[in-house]
Amino acid sequence: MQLPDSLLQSLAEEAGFDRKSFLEAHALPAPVSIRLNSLKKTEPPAAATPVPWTATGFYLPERPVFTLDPLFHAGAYYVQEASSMFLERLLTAFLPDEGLRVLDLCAAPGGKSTLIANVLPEESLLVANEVIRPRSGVLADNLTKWGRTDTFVTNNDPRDFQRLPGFFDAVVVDAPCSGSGLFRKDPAAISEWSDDNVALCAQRQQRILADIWPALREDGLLIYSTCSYSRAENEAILDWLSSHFSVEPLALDQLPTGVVETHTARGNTGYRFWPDKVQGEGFFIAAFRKTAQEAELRLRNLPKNKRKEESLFSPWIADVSDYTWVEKNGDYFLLQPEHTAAFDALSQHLYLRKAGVRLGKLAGKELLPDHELALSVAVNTSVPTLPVDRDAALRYLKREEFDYDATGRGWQLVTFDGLGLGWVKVLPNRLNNYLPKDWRILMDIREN
Ligand SMILES: C[S@@+](CC[C@H](N)C(=O)[O-])C[C@H]1O[C@@H](n2cnc3c(N)ncnc32)[C@H](O)[C@@H]1O
Repeated sequence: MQLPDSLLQSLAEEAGFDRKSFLEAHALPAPVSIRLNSLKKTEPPAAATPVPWTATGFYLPERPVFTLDPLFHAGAYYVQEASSMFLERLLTAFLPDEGLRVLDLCAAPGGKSTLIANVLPEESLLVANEVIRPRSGVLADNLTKWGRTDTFVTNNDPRDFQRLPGFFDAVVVDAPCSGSGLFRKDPAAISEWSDDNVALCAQRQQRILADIWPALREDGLLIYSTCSYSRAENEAILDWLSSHFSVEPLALDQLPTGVVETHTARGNTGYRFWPDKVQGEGFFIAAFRKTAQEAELRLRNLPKNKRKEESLFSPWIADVSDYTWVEKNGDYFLLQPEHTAAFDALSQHLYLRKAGVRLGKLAGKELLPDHELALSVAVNTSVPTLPVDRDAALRYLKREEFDYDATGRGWQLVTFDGLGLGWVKVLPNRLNNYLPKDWRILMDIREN
């Protein structure tokens, strides 16, 4: 792997950089790691070993074909590069206690969002945003698999969030960058790397931070990260931020072996991940507290939900009395009651792509359940299920015929290892597969 000479030269003075071992690490394959969805699965696969800086991350001894694992489709885990899981340490160290509104600003495909959702305190709301439209669809699908009721997805430019002054208690900016930290995973990116692109990325990173600044409340937590090694996109951005805005840098008391703390000219602190020092890819992360005053958006008082659909929804939703719902264009969305004012504000000011869990439509007195409900942790455990083995699960996910042993008729939740994959409707001598067409597996499931 021939790394850009200009990049290597620029790193010579960086804390923790060792040219020889850095180059040797680039001759090795990138480790494979997953993070478990704590609401769906708590047991790691056999032979997995823990990622040192997170409770739910594990290295796998080799890379399986994830598409052929029904648990991957059920949202039991997310395949995520290990270094970036360090975000969990900063969140658990610096997030306040409860009822937070947290924004993941540059969120697709959703690795950080699924992590943030796992560690948010009770009654919190995660807004995962992605500016590029098709990527926001992938983000929404990954969060649908994650199955939570406390996550929304928006598709907006960072400056649109200025309509929500002081709205968020924490903002994570996992910024678009020159990507040198991921060369091992994506060697094709090496030829696209240039000094000019690093400079362009740095300008864009500053613009994104300046645009999102008013949406963070006073005393709010700002986390900035990149998968670049370049100082211009890392320490220099921290110093640019602290010279333009009122922030207090935050530092951790203790670090896992191999993680390198870096200090900037203006007294800021960041954490660097080098692939020869940790089992993970290149990554940079830092945290700040906003010390400037900020105006705060006033949320509207909303009329109370009359809950007239409650008896129709209760067979489908576990503990229905804990939730509320809103109806938009015939679709019902399950929300936590404490999030309805935020839902109102976000749908008024932004393009809201996903909110809580889409339950489905009502046809008379019958709910036509949506795929989101099948993957949700809120689905009622007394919903009729159709448990399947791996082979049948893959055929279901490919929308092929499969052997089944159904009792009863009507809507049933196809489950693998106790986790929902999607709906079928069982008829007297066949069943209808309700897996949405664009969710189906495309690869050949037989050759593997
Ligand atoms: C490093 S990736 C995010 C990865 C994601 N946080 C994860 O962990 O899965 C950066 C994201 O920023 C988005 N992006 C690109 N230009 C942007 C801009 N001008 N403002 C905000 N986001 C942008 C990209 O589309 C990309 O999805």
